[in-house]
Amino acid sequence: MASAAQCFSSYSSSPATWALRQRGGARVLQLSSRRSFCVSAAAGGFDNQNREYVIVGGGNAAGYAARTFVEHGMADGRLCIVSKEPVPPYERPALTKGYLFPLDKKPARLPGFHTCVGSGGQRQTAEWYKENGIEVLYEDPVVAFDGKTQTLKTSSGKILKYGSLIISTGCEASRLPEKIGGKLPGVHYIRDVADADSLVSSLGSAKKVLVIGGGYIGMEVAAAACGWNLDTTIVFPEDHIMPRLFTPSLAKKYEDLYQQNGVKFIKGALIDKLEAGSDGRVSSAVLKDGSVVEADTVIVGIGAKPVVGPFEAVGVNPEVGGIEVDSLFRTSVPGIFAIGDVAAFPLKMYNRIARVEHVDHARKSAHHCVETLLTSQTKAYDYLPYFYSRVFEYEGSSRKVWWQFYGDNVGETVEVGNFDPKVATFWIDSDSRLKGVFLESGTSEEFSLLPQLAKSQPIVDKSKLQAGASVEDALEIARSSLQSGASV
Ligand SMILES: Cc1cc2nc3c(=O)[nH]c(=O)nc-3n(C[C@H](O)[C@H](O)[C@H](O)COP(=O)(O)OP(=O)(O)OC[C@H]3O[C@@H](n4cnc5c(N)ncnc54)[C@H](O)[C@@H]3O)c2cc1C
Ligand SMILES: NC(=O)c1ccc[n+]([C@@H]2O[C@H](COP(=O)([O-])OP(=O)(O)OC[C@H]3O[C@@H](n4cnc5c(N)ncnc54)[C@H](O)[C@@H]3O)[C@@H](O)[C@H]2O)c1
Ligand SMILES: O=C1O[C@H]([C@@H](O)CO)C(O)=C1O
Repeated sequence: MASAAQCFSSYSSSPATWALRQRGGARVLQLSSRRSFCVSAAAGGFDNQNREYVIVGGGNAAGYAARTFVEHGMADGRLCIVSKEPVPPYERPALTKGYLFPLDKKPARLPGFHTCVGSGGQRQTAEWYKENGIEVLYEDPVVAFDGKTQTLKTSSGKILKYGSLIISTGCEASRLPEKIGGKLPGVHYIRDVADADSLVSSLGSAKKVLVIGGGYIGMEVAAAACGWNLDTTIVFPEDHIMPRLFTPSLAKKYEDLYQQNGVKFIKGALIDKLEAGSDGRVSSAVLKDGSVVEADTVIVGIGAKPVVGPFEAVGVNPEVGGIEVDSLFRTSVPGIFAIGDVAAFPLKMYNRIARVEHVDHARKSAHHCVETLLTSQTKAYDYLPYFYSRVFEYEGSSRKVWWQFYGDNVGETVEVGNFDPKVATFWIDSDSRLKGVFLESGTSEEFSLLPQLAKSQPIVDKSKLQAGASVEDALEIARSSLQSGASV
């Protein structure tokens, strides 16, 4: 009888066979893996080492990938997820939204927001993984990888041999150096539930909160701190919040709202050091200009870095970081894929390599990759960038805000609306093509127009858009330019 080990040695065939499989496309891969599964099943199931499909990372993308494996009937006894976290995949966006609601305002908690509820799908609890025959190794991160022998080593010392491997290790929060106080008690970073729990426990007794960074985390956490009625200051090096996406004029509208909620802004400033009080906990931040901001709770949101270790040998993109993949999420190593935040992929519609650190891409890349792996699909991933946020959502807030952006924020901008409550920004290139569109407080019908616009890139008349007195008018003008047919 063939042993499971033999099964995998026949699977890890010569580079020439692999190349043939790659050329022949995904179906060949699928057949090979099915064969290897049958042999190992005949040998009495997987032994302690061999796994047919292994996903490393148990985050957002992994949860959606697992769902696609199940949809194809290819999970049961074949799929293993190796996770650093103690819980099954969840919708990470909740951590700086519902999770940070004040304790008396029904904050979100697990198991409420396991994937795939964020996109209206099933809530995949630990039982769901068990029922579907998916092995999940919790709190046991992969620490070493050997592509030649197709093995992974976990921190507890497990050796896992894989048939196909999906890397979905996501990002980690960038940190302030320890020598300037980046690790002091009371200094928080937010990437996972443990981080959010630690922040919630600090907020419970906080008086003065300092948020460092004016990006997504900064905006969402500063708004959350308002919900706890805390004295909140936000500091960042740029001239306005959300510099990666917002125009100065758009940013001003949001900054005004934060100020009305009592948030103080310190712009154009960098942190020199964080200092501890006599109890060892952070007590203040010293800025580069020498000024001092008192704070007992500091939240650092200064960006994120793709987690490529221990997979560097698979191929890291030098420009955008992350594991480089093709339009089917295949890395340069046959049988190894990368998805989600960590994947540097061809952003087809803009003809560039990109990493996208947002949940919509995590979900869609996971689905596309697994479809490629399990079916004969060879359709290139053609992603339309989509970002969103929601803040001041807690019950009792004087004004909830929610926005969506689709496309590319390049070219000139036209802004319409006064934030009462709507505002829209259109990005238009030198050929008058609409490249990107932002909308605050839209209806679901209005929001559903945005991807159509950003995808088709219709030619629009800037002066007409501007003349449209209301957001509704401007959207209607953009919609009619879609129908006029001058789109890409
Ligand atoms: C607080 C927060 C709020 C966000 N809000 C939004 C939002 O509102 N909208 C939006 O579009 N996007 C949002 N994002 C971004 C979105 O959550 C990410 O794009 C998405 O989670 C990416 O999915 P992923 O699976 O690639 O990575 P992750 O979800 O980060 O999952 C990666 C997983 O891999 C694990 N891991 C890492 N290394 C190893 C290893 N060696 N072995 C095993 N496991 C490992 C990690 O612990 C983690 O569990 C938010 C992100 C954060 C942090
Ligand atoms: N709604 C969403 O899509 C959402 C929400 C939360 C988090 N996220 C994701 O989580 C990750 C982390 O978010 P983030 O807000 O930390 O990153 P970000 O890139 O959005 O913002 C980083 C901000 O940090 C500031 N900054 C950079 N270096 C600094 C320094 N040395 N000192 C002080 N400030 C500095 C800048 O103001 C910059 O805007 C990203 O991948 C992001 O996409 C997304
Ligand atoms: O995509 C998301 O998922 C979570 C939540 O909806 C899950 O319940 C959240 O806050 C998002 O923005």
